[in-house]
Amino acid sequence: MEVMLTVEGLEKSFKDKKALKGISFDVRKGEIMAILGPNGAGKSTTIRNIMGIMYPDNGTINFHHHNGKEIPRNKIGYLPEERGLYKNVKVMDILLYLADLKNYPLDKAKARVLEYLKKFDLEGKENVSVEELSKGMGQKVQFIGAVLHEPELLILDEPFSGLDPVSQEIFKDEIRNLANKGTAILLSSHQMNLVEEMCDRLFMIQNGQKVIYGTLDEVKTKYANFKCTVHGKNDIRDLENIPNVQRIEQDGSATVLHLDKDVEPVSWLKNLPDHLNVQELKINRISLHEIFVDIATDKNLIQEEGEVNA
Ligand SMILES: Nc1ncnc2c1ncn2[C@@H]1O[C@H](COP(=O)(O)OP(=O)(O)OP(=O)(O)O)[C@@H](O)[C@H]1O
Repeated sequence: MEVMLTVEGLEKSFKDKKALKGISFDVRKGEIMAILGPNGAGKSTTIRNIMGIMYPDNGTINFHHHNGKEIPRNKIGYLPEERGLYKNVKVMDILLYLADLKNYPLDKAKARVLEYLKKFDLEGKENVSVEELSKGMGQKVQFIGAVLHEPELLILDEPFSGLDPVSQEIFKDEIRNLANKGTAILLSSHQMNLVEEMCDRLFMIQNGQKVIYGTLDEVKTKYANFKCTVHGKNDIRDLENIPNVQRIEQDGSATVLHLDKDVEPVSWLKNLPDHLNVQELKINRISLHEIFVDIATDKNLIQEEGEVNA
């Protein structure tokens, strides 16, 4: 896949706080790439550097064979984390204004606004003033503003926050649709289930540094060990000596045994004690959400495994 955006060795400090400590990744045509990390990890700082809202202390950003200030930002669409549109302006007017800023033809923009309003359940709202819209409606309008000019790279910072489940589905469909048409998408989100559903690759940062970078499949194979959940009244001491168990969590009558990497679940099951009280038993791989929590809370994954490198 053709590389659209390359970020190389990005460093950024705020006074004596080093927010980015050498961030490198790329985003390719037609893919959805997630940028993940706990609060304060450096996601928005990375995005703001790409957008030229601030400039890095060190490192390069390359888009369309252009660097830094030369980057043609009219080929980029951006939904910032901070939402906000001019309040006293009609929906159509603000969207045409945004399209004009990107040098996009206004007749084409007008037709696309009407198309998008229909797609986003906002048909007939083109002459409504922005201040009359609900928060979610405003977010949809801002999303339209980010994609109206047919950008080749679309950067979405927390696009799903504050949306109801129906609106989330609409956004998901449209983001997938844009990727299928070739748009390179960089998406920051804390909703791991959506990331897991949608993204091709992911880049996870913590304290301004890369901790994971790879395809969803690579990350899952490397980090998503099996876990065995047993429902039934059991004494944790009976389970402590079972081989290949990394750690045990107990919550009421549910016991979760986190297994070592590369454990073959069928043969491992034979190690369970005969007297185990089993009302229900499930074996599955841990989710991206659990991988994220393990990393963010400094559990054992990263220290043991190092990194996945794409
Ligand atoms: N303008 C600024 N001045 C000083 N420090 C800043 C500034 N912007 C960000 N930081 C610091 O840089 C670090 C990274 O912040 P950033 O906003 O990039 O994190 P984030 O991963 O986007 O977090 P969140 O998920 O909470 O939005 C944090 O420690 C933050 O306090």
